[in-house]
Amino acid sequence: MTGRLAVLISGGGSNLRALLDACEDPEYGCEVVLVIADRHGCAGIDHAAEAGIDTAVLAVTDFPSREEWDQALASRLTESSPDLVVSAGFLKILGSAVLSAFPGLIVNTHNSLLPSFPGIHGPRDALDYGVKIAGATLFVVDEGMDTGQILAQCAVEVLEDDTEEVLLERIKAAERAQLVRTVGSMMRDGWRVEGRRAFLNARP
Ligand SMILES: Nc1nc2c(c(=O)[nH]1)N[C@@H](CN(C=O)c1ccc(C(=O)N[C@@H](CCC(=O)O)C(=O)O)cc1)CN2
Ligand SMILES: NCC(=O)N[C@@H]1O[C@H](COP(=O)([O-])[O-])[C@@H](O)[C@H]1O
Repeated sequence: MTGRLAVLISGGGSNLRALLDACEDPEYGCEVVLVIADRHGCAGIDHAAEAGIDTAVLAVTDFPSREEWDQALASRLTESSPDLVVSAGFLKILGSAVLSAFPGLIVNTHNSLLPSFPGIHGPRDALDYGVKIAGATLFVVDEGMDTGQILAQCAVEVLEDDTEEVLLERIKAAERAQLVRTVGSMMRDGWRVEGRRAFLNARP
């Protein structure tokens, strides 16, 4: 079975591109069936469309309410029947309509070692705090913000002369590799969650 991935983005989509590149290999066992952005003008949408992948832009401001946006996002995702929804640089908190449509089937990659430095400025916050080890986390999305069960983490050294931009790119390189490795494992070999803990190479 080829794992059907729906990917949510808000920007350039380097994580999306890494998944698309991995999907070129039939042994990887996945295909990206839908890419959705929360704002117009995302380069990642253009890249996906050029690759012939179904795309959509659902901006909150295009809807009468946040709840109606959330419902429209849930409906659009459901139309594509994904096996997994991958939030990769998606800068909107998903609401109950999306979460209930895909319980335990939404993952998010975040550029910090959660639970440290949640939110949208992970590398900056890590640098400002003065940590010596930063990194990235792939976790199961829940109703909280960056609070779901952790599927994978990778460590990245913080160097003394690092700027936010340099550290961000070093983290993102490790983050992309982790995302490709872990999503592929989940689709090929399964995973399970028990309370706060998540396990790869396992089935419920
Ligand atoms: N229900 C959840 N939805 C999402 C989660 C999550 O853990 N639970 N993770 C995010 C990704 N994320 C960090 O990894 C994150 C994204 C966005 C925000 C945020 O504050 N968003 C604001 C708007 C920000 C903007 O548009 O510039 C908002 O949603 O109003 C925090 C963390 C993906 N979704
Ligand atoms: N918490 C949300 C957040 O900060 N997400 C971060 O946005 C970047 C998206 O990069 P990309 O658009 O090149 O894939 C990634 O580094 C991801 O961790």
